[in-house]
Amino acid sequence: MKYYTKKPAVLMLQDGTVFWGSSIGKTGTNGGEICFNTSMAGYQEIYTDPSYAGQVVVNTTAHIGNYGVLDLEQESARPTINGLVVNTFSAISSRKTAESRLQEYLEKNEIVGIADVDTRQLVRHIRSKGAMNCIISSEILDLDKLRAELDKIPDMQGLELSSKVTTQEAYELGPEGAGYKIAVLDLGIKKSIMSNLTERGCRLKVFPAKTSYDEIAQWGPNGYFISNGPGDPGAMPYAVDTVKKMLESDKPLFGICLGHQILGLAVGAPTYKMHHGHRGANQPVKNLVTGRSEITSQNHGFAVDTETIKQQEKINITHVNLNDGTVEGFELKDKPAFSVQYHPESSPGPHDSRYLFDHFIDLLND
Ligand SMILES: NC(=O)CC[C@H](N)C(=O)O
Repeated sequence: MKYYTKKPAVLMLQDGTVFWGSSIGKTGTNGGEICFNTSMAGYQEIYTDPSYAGQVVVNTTAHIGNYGVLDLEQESARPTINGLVVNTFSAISSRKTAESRLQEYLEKNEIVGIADVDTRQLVRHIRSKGAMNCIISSEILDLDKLRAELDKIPDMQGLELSSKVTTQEAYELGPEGAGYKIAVLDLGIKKSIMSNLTERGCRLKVFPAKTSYDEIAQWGPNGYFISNGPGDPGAMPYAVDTVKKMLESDKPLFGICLGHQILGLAVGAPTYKMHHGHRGANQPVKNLVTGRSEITSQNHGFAVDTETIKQQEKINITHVNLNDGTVEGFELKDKPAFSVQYHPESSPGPHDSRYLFDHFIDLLND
């Protein structure tokens, strides 16, 4: 059995902090914005969520790789993270049904990673200092040279990344001749969102991020879906423009995460970069309409500005985060449009938030 060889690797943060560890995945150098995810399980879903493009993921769960990988558990065709930081990395997989070990998977998909890092210390550092860039290397161990590479990494603020992960060509999926035709603006969509829509009788046409509104509308959809995705929503005027036109059609519209932020911008509420994001599977959210709370899965580093959105006369804030009071969802009063900042397609509660897909179907039926 081929175990991963414990070659040295280094992680350097923008503020100069350095962690030494062992190389995992591909031997090489790569960087991006460092962020941490506190989920106890679901590492493959995290690595393949296109919203993490441009970011280096730290898993706070101390043992990663132990259940291997399965194609079925991918949220997109391949991992899209810029790098991986873990504490204890399992060289073997202990799940009978796993198709391969995590090491082989990371190597095949050219993901550079580092293990044997004190992730608790690292996370406390990011939590107090805030989001910043980092670089991982298992080939440049000279810190001055590594610093020079780190300085070349662009800042997440102002970065447009959806056009790098969106589909190249439009495609259709879901039951043919289905009751509802939903046009999906793919800003970096997760597969599980699409299955939640197709399971509810939607035929989807998934369009590349920069498709014009006219081309999308020509398909004759009954409603619109704006997906999750990577990067800074403030750097995506093209998507904001498309969503504004979609709203004018008065057809039902649902946005998730980046889609929620784009809808916010379309109705005049700016987004801002958070000190450090919400990423994990136990974020408590309160539904202000029903008074019920949900355990939600989240992955975002930007948010819609609370004060500005509160001032919008045509907006109802429907959901808030119970940890920090940030806006987690809103609806338009005069149009069948709504969005959430979190991920109702994920299963942390396990299905606390699935009703949002049913709500979208209800709007289509109205
Ligand atoms: N999951 C997402 O859609 C993330 C949205 C955006 N890129 C953010 O970090 O806030």
